[in-house]
Amino acid sequence: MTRNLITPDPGSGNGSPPLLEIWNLKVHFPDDAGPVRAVDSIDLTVREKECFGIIGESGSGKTVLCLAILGLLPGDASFSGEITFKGENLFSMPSREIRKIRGKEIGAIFQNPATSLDPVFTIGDQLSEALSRGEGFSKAEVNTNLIHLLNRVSIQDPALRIRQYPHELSGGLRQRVMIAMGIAAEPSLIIADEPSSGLDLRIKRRIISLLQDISQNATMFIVTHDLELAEKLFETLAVMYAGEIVEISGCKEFFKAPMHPFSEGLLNSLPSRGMQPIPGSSPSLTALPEGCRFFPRCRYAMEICKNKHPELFSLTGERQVRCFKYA
Ligand SMILES: Nc1ncnc2c1ncn2[C@@H]1O[C@H](COP(=O)(O)OP(=O)(O)OP(=O)(O)O)[C@@H](O)[C@H]1O
Ligand code: NI
Repeated sequence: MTRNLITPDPGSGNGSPPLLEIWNLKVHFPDDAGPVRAVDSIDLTVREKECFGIIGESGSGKTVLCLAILGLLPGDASFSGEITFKGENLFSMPSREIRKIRGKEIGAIFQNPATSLDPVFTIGDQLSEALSRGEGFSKAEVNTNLIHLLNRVSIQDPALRIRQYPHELSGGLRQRVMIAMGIAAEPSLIIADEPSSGLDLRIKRRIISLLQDISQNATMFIVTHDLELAEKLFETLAVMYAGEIVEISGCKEFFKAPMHPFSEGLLNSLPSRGMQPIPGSSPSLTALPEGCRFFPRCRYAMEICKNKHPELFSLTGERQVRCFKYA
């Protein structure tokens, strides 16, 4: 698809140039029942210094989207479209180049520290590696940077911590080490997938304030189930449902008045807003309905929704909603 056919700039409109742009991204996995359409025709723009966030139900394609940006899709995934970072198409770069960009220019904070930290190396070794990536730092410089980095993520007693192995740390500390890994090389873009999952409330709040602090100087792309984190941190918010974006909005406007029926359902399922779960479940990604993917669960469903797939309709204030209510 040519670029000028795509609705431009679903970003926050903060006036900064785009850092990351995604054009008609599709990621499919093979399956006996047919291709699993994990990410389906996604377009989005993340601007410099913006905090862009994605929310959505489990299995809606959020992690696959992050992996695509990081060039870490599994070998059996087939993908098409374009992902440009600083104007360069990541999909047409040799894998050597992508590896260079990842870690140095694009940092990652993953969902599960248990699988992302290497159990056989100390925290100090792993962070030093992340710090010195591609740079010719001396050992003394790396050590100074290491202490500075641990201070930044509020890890007390750094001299002790750097000698420890991941299993010796509490969940909250490990999560802060993960964040330290992601920001070590001072990347201009940080991708974080569920940075606050599995933590108790007190630790979670500390992680949120740490991420707020980091977002002052970096562009963030964050995936979460945690609507408290979303509300506190995001500037622009996109909602995913069954592989596609169903709403893009400024974060404040979104929490004031969600527009897509699925978004409304998500917010109504919060304890503070009545705790009403959305009935039913999302469709199988191998057998997606012809019309609106949310149609079977939607309290506003109309005749047209059954057979016609809604596009993302642009509304005022750069808001976009994939629903015929707003056509
Ligand atoms: N390697 C794979 N092979 C086949 N299918 C996959 C693979 N990875 C992901 N999928 C499928 O792609 C879809 C999207 O998965 P993804 O992990 O992106 O969801 P998610 O939105 O991150 O969910 P969660 O909120 O639970 O983390 C799911 O149906 C999943 O089963
Ligand atoms: Ni996920």
